[in-house]
Amino acid sequence: MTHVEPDLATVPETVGVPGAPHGIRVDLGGREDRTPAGEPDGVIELRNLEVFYDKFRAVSGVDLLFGSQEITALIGPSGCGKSTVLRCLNRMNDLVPGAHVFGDVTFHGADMYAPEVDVIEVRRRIGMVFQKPNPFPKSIYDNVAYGPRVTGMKTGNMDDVVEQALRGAALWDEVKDKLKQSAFGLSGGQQQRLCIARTIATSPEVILMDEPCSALDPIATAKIEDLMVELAKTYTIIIVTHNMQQAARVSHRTAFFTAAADEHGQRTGRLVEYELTGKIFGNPADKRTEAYITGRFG
Ligand SMILES: Nc1ncnc2c1ncn2[C@@H]1O[C@H](COP(=O)(O)OP(=O)(O)OP(=O)(O)O)[C@@H](O)[C@H]1O
Repeated sequence: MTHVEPDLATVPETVGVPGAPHGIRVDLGGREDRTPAGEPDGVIELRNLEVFYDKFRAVSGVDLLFGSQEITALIGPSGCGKSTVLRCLNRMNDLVPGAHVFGDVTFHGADMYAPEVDVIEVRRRIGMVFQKPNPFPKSIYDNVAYGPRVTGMKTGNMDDVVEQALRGAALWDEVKDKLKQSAFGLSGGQQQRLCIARTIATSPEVILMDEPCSALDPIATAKIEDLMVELAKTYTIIIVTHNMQQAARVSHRTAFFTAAADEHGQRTGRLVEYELTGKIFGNPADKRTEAYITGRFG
């Protein structure tokens, strides 16, 4: 998997991380909306989350409260369970063979895994954007209209819905004259913004993003990062990223995970530290977090 690092020359107001061996520099603030007051409100809440793939315990003991209209970054070394946790937040793990989720996952205080819950409705309210842009083999217009059509949303004028979603994803000006053309004619970065437009067309409240920039070049990455900051004025965003500069630049809070082997050699992911992003990158409480963000481990 290729991870594209954005051009650090474009990063405003950076400071060096103490002890960083290679002079890692991260943005520790500069946007006024970076530091939310108080605790997260727990729009989605995890209590003692544990996930198995058949008999393999991938993640254990995760307690997390996510904040509305905040960007929360999930970071940690490969295999620590970030994507597994993310997929629990809109029941995407239901689609993964062998995956079993235990513990409490609530959305606005309601059990997301209760038998009466409509999973399609969960995924409409908690949308997801994936690592690789995955537009449907349809026109740009039909990609965006797809969700409202299949979920039977009462939308009024579909043209308006499509335009609003494309504007919301900062793509309208680039595609307004070719809405009937295939989505595959767009660049990778445009395709990813189209996928974001497709997600917001169904009026979600939360957008989950699983390494949304890892297949993009630095310019397309910067556009998506700007878009995330803009979207967080309306939506709650939870992002998995390998790119620590990205986590530091865009997120309000950061959860750091790691995976330690037990006596049987089984590596189970655990949450190490969850804090305001400035604290995680500036003054982490746990040695493992510090080692990871300074590049000494992971
Ligand atoms: N579908 C699956 N079946 C079996 N094991 C899985 C499956 N998906 C993930 N795992 C395992 O669960 C653990 C956590 O994987 P996950 O992909 O959630 O980690 P991650 O932190 O997102 O990793 P990466 O950063 O490499 O994407 C890993 O040991 C992985 O091999």
